[in-house]
Amino acid sequence: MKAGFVALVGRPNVGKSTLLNYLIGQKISITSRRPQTTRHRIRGIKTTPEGQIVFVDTPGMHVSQKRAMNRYLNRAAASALVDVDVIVWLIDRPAWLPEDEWIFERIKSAGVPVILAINKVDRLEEKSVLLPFLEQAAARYAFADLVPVSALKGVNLDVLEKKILELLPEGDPIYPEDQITDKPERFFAAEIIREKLFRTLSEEVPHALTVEIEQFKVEGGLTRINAVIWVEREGQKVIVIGRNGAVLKKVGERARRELERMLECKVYLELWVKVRKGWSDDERALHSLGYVE
Ligand SMILES: Nc1nc2c(ncn2[C@@H]2O[C@H](COP(=O)(O)OP(=O)(O)OP(=O)(O)O)[C@@H](O)[C@H]2O)c(=O)[nH]1
Repeated sequence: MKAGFVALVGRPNVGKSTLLNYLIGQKISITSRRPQTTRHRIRGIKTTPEGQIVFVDTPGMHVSQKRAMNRYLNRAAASALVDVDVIVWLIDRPAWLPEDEWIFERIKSAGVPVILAINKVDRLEEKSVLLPFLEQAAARYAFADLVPVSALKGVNLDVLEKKILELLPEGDPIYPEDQITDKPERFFAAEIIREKLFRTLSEEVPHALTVEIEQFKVEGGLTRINAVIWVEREGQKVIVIGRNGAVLKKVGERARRELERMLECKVYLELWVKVRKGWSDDERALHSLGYVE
């Protein structure tokens, strides 16, 4: 059997989490239309008769290092490149953007085979642009492979998976065969709430919030979850709560429904919104809120 680790890396919003969820066949990484939705390194484990692939989803890499959160996201993405067997570098159009150059330098120095996957081909009106781009990219670097895919529609993902397996070393499974992720349910509870906030709120507010689980308690057929939504300013708290609590209620209902599906039991979810000034630009606050590599 084959077994090994595969890092999914790329700019924010190129579709890394969507790809991971499709390959695993279950949602383990939250997604949204906004860049920088993924904040943690998440392992997704796929075991088939041919082998076990441990995918590592990473936050999007970006040049800006100004804020502590940005530095943390880049560190988390870069550390995923250490000790992997294969890198899948995802881009979302047949073009090599200036930001890709910066990522490419980091990928190259990892010294492992790199598959360049061009995602979102379902959006391409002119498919003829693909071939010249693939030729150009192949001329720039000895990629192990170049694969056009659509993570959303599942196009060519079987091909991508097959190529990955070919590149993995021989070995016994790293995780038990029925395990699909390395994160506990408590982690997913926070992530699901954060996803609903990302999808419900507009403008910059989603980036200024984080979710902390204060209680996760299983009581017979019921799971009791108390969570705090931390924001940076009073004004953001007002937005998250909404008029007469309407926004928070909507987020709570959506999150609870998904949590009940995931946990296969009734969920009692209590959400509080609190202000912690400037938490996302404060290394110590980030650490205490779970942003630890
Ligand atoms: N049309 C199309 N949209 C896609 C495809 N893959 C992902 N998307 C969309 O692109 C957006 C970003 O997807 P994510 O999976 O959250 O991207 P990510 O790379 O994990 O983003 P970060 O969290 O910023 O690192 C979402 O709205 C997805 O639905 C695709 O193959 N085709």
